[in-house]
Amino acid sequence: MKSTRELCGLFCSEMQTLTPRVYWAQRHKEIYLRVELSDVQDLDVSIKEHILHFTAQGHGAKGSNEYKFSLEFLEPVKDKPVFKATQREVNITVQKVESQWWERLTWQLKKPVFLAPDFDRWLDESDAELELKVKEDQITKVSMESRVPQDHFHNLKRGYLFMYNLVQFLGFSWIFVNMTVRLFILDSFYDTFHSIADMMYFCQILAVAEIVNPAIGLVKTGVIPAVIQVVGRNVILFVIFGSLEEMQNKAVVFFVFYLWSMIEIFRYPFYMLCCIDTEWKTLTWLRYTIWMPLYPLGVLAEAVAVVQSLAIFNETRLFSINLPWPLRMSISFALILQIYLVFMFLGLFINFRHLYNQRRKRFRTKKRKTN
Ligand SMILES: CCCCCCCCCCCCC/C=C/C(=O)SCCNC(=O)CCNC(=O)[C@H](O)C(C)(C)COP(=O)(O)OP(=O)(O)OC[C@H]1O[C@@H](n2cnc3c(N)ncnc32)[C@H](O)[C@@H]1OP(=O)(O)O
Repeated sequence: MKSTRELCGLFCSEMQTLTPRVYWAQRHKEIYLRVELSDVQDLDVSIKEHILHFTAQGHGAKGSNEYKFSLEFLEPVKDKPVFKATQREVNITVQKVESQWWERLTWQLKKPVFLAPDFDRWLDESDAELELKVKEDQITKVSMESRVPQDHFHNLKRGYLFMYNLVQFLGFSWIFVNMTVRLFILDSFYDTFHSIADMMYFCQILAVAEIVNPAIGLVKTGVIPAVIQVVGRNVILFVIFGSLEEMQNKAVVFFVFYLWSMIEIFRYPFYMLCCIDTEWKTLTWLRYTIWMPLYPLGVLAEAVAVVQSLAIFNETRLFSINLPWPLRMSISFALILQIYLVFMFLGLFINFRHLYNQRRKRFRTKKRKTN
């Protein structure tokens, strides 16, 4: 009968120390080692003076045994290897001290017999450089993104703009449909003002937000074009039509209101889609094209309204300014309106150029994006 110590002696002498198969690959900054050993136990990987020492119990080419190897690296490495045993192998990553490409792995010229290239991870120098560049670019991108301050009110702003555009769209759609029905079915053309004015007042007062929005940075567009647009329309609506009853039954009211609403039933839904990062190409095209005939026609209709109102202002002296002594003069509002007429065409020119640039910018970026 053999004692336990004798049995252990017998068993242990059968467990000779062997070398596992090791595969390697490199990048500029690190070395990857893959040790072909399964069911690993008692794993120990360490680096001392740039020599890697590996010991483990495991199942390799020679069955279950203790496996060992050492590798003296060609160049200095950091002495903290990262290793992980899976069921089939042990993966080790070693950091190089200097980021550079090594011509071989080991200090000794002759390659150890147990060492072979890991073709699954193998890259030549130029490919590794490319990989490194991609990684660095990704890191730069992530760090730049994290540096951009987060806008905590983003959704609130979007929600507000969406609602604003929706209300305007509904308002101008109501005006457009109402006027179309009245024109074609009821044959009513001259009472536009009485049936539409309240809704138009509402929409145009609300449109003051279009000056505020860019002014406080809610939308990225110029304040001046918005001021020209809103002030220009409101002068016509409140001063010319609103204050002169004689103007309210004129045909020009129909043309002005119809042209305004025609443009807005495309512009506001376009903005609504922008708020939810959606694009409908036909709508974008309409928003950036339909103003070409409609803007000059609109301003022309407004100019006709101003010209028609001149005689009424002269006659009624409404809004005339009486200058105090010693001038003792009265400036007719009609004179101010004549000066305003010049500004109207200047405004038309500024906004036409602005819209033309917006159109070019929009379609140029789109083209580039699709290329
Ligand atoms: C000191 C005062 C002096 C006053 C002098 C008065 C003289 C005035 C005389 C002129 C009279 C003109 C009166 C008007 C007449 C008419 O309306 S005639 C009818 C035809 N009218 C039109 O065609 C004009 C329509 N109006 C507009 O297009 C605009 O109001 C505009 C300001 C002239 C131009 O719009 P703008 O916002 O600058 O361009 P966009 O490309 O559309 O937008 C830029 C970006 O901003 C985003 N955005 C803008 N608004 C909103 C919004 N409400 N909601 C969400 N997003 C918005 C838009 O999406 C764009 O963003 P990007 O897509 O990322 O580029």
